[in-house]
Amino acid sequence: MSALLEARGLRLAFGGVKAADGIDLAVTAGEFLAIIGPNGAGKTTFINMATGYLRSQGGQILFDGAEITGRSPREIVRRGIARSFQLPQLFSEHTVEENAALAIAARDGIWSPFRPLLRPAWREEARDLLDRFGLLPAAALRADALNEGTRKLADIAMAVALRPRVLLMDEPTSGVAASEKMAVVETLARVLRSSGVTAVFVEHDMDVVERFADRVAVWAQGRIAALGSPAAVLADPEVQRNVIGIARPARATGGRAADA
Ligand SMILES: Nc1ncnc2c1ncn2[C@@H]1O[C@H](COP(=O)(O)OP(=O)(O)OP(=O)(O)O)[C@@H](O)[C@H]1O
Repeated sequence: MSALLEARGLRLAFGGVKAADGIDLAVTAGEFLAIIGPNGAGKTTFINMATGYLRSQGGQILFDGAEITGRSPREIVRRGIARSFQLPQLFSEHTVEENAALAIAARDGIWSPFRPLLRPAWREEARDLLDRFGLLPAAALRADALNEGTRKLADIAMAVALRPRVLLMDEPTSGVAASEKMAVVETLARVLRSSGVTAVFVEHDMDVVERFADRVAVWAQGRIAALGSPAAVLADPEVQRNVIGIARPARATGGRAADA
């Protein structure tokens, strides 16, 4: 199957630190690909390069067959790649509905801080979007009053407002209470799958990876150390030792070992 988003030999060093040391990755249309790996492995750097926030020093990025290496974030969004950040980028003094409406207005390229009135059509689309994310009950709340799970969903809803074909999410569950995590991912997976959006997400919670990823890429020192199905990758002793051992204790037969 042909790749929708592809990295070929991507390289970027910060001084002596090789944050990307020849990344080759082909993301297939429709798939959910999880990126795992220890802190500092280069996961965020990859997202930053794929979305135009960092310029690679070598290699190429292709989207739908066209090279987008070195394009600006705005141009990359326009082509159909959106992202969310580890820390949600909401306008804290605005309501959830206003945040969604602002994202829609920005997508249409007609919102201006000098003409800040939101059009009824944007609000209508915003409410529709929030409904899909189960966020209507929070529509009138200010963004700074939300719990972390709702904040993350609202942030991702803003990215979805841009109508991307690929969405890259940097740790969509970080900071979300353990009791809320699965519901948050369940919701965002349902919305993305029903909209046909391809997802790439950095994740430290292996239960989330196991349940929602079609494939897993393991990052280590700026390289992809393993790539495959969650079952295969998470069972790899090297991955268990170097990545999962840090995030999750090994499982015992018939149940989870020492998860407390
Ligand atoms: N702007 C920058 N300037 C200098 N060094 C940087 C910069 N961005 C990242 N690095 C370094 O590049 C390496 C990869 O960082 P990156 O944030 O991509 O890792 P990560 O896998 O996303 O880590 P984490 O899981 O902690 O978010 C790290 O050693 C980091 O310190």
